Amino acid sequence: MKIAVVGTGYVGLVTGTCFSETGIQVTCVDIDIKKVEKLNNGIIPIYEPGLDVLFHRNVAEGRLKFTTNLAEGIKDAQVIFLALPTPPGEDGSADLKYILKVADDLGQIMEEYAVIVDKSTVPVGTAEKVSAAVAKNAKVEFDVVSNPEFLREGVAVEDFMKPDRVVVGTRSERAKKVMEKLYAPLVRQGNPVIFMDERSAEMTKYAANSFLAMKITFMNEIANLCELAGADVDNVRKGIGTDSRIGKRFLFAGIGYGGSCFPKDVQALAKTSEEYNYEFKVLKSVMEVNEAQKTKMIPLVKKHFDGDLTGKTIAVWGLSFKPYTDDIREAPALENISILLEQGAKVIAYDPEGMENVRNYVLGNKITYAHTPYAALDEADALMIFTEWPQFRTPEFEKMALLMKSKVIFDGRNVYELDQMKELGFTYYSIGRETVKA
Ligand SMILES: NC(=O)C1=CN([C@@H]2O[C@H](COP(=O)(O)OP(=O)(O)OC[C@H]3O[C@@H](n4cnc5c(N)ncnc54)[C@H](O)[C@@H]3O)[C@@H](O)[C@H]2O)C=CC1
Ligand SMILES: O=C(O)[C@H]1O[C@H](OP(=O)(O)OP(=O)(O)OC[C@H]2O[C@@H](n3ccc(=O)[nH]c3=O)[C@H](O)[C@@H]2O)[C@H](O)[C@@H](O)[C@@H]1O
Repeated sequence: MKIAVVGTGYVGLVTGTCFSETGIQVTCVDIDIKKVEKLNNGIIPIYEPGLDVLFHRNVAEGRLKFTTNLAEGIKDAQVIFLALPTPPGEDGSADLKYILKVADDLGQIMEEYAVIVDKSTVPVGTAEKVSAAVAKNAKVEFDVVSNPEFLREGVAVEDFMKPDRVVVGTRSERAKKVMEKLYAPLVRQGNPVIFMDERSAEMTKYAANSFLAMKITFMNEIANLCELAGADVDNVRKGIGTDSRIGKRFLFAGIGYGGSCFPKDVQALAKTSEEYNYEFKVLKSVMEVNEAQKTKMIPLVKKHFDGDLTGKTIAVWGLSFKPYTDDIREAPALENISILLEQGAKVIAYDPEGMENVRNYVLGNKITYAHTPYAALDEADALMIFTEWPQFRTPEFEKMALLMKSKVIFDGRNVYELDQMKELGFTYYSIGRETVKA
């Protein structure tokens, strides 16, 4: 079997690499010449644990190829994945221009039947739009299938190779058979391929992301209430997470969700609701609460320093939107750092993978980048933690205390135990828990 993956960003690269690992011949297509050049030279443009081994093996064995030429890429492909960006348009709805442009091109160049798969996150009705765009010039038969992707960055390879489920939206028996064959090696663990119509599959993706964003947001609100009522959100999490109807995962309170998907997808689903004249009240609250949550530590920082951050040195641990990724899209750290800078503070940051992206694309030399977590603490008036990278979990606290000007931590991810902080004599602010004063 041969497949093509159009769009070699995060999802495209993982999709292409993982399918090549199952023995399929894969060609990935991207318009970004520099990216394709890098990939052809064995350089992976993203940080994703475990991807490099699969990538190099399949490239070396000739199953994984990269090109900028769409016609060359889709030649003989039975399945053409569209893993293209769907960023928010000006009104918050998903912008389909990349998808529809490629659909248009495919209509003109396809030479034989293929299944075109929407892998990107796209609103209800997109499969029909893609179908119409391809059909305008198509000389051959084709099917358009919705196959949303549920992988998480940082554990993308595992999520892709061992999916909880695969959702495929199609009403074509021919396309169904092709998709069944393609996914057979990945669902051997007994997890299902769930077939449904295209619109339901498209809605499933937004419902999943919005539900998870809502679950996190609910816990963030519980955390805010815990702070006022003198309860501890970590205890509450354990207390409710053990109920199997609720589940243990995605209950961690913090400084809000970020990343390339939750923020844009919640917004896009709200927009879809608007288009159908339906007021999706929960979604509106989720967006509003998350926006406020992201910067909720700033007033605490200001209050701690008597309202004046001028000349204060703030160390920052964690820039990426979550651990195990260099992705900084919608990372809560960035908004917080901008405010700290506006208020006259000096910021020294450390992140194991995200610093290059922040330096190159967002903050340049407005902040200082440290080579180690400890180097960021030198003469710091306080430390702020935005990402729970494992190396921040058990640092040498004595060394931290010696380096810092004052032993103050603002922890947006509840990385440390309160008792530990009390014992060590740190002033410790966290989310939904008691503040520890030294
Ligand atoms: N990043 C993630 O973890 C997940 C993303 N998704 C969805 O998957 C889609 C893609 O997301 P990412 O991979 O993060 O995007 P990305 O922005 O990392 O990559 C998109 C790629 O498409 C390329 N491209 C744009 N126009 C093209 C064209 N005409 N021909 C060929 N290539 C073209 C770009 O150069 C870029 O390399 C989005 O809809 C996203 O919501 C879904 C699940 C997980
Ligand atoms: O559509 C997508 O792109 C993907 O979006 C999310 O994956 P991802 O954004 O990679 O990361 P998550 O692990 O879901 O975390 C998202 C954000 O929520 C935050 N989060 C997560 C879990 C939690 O308990 N608390 C919490 O604040 C994280 O810090 C992060 O900022 C979904 O989990 C994937 O299933 C989906 O495929």
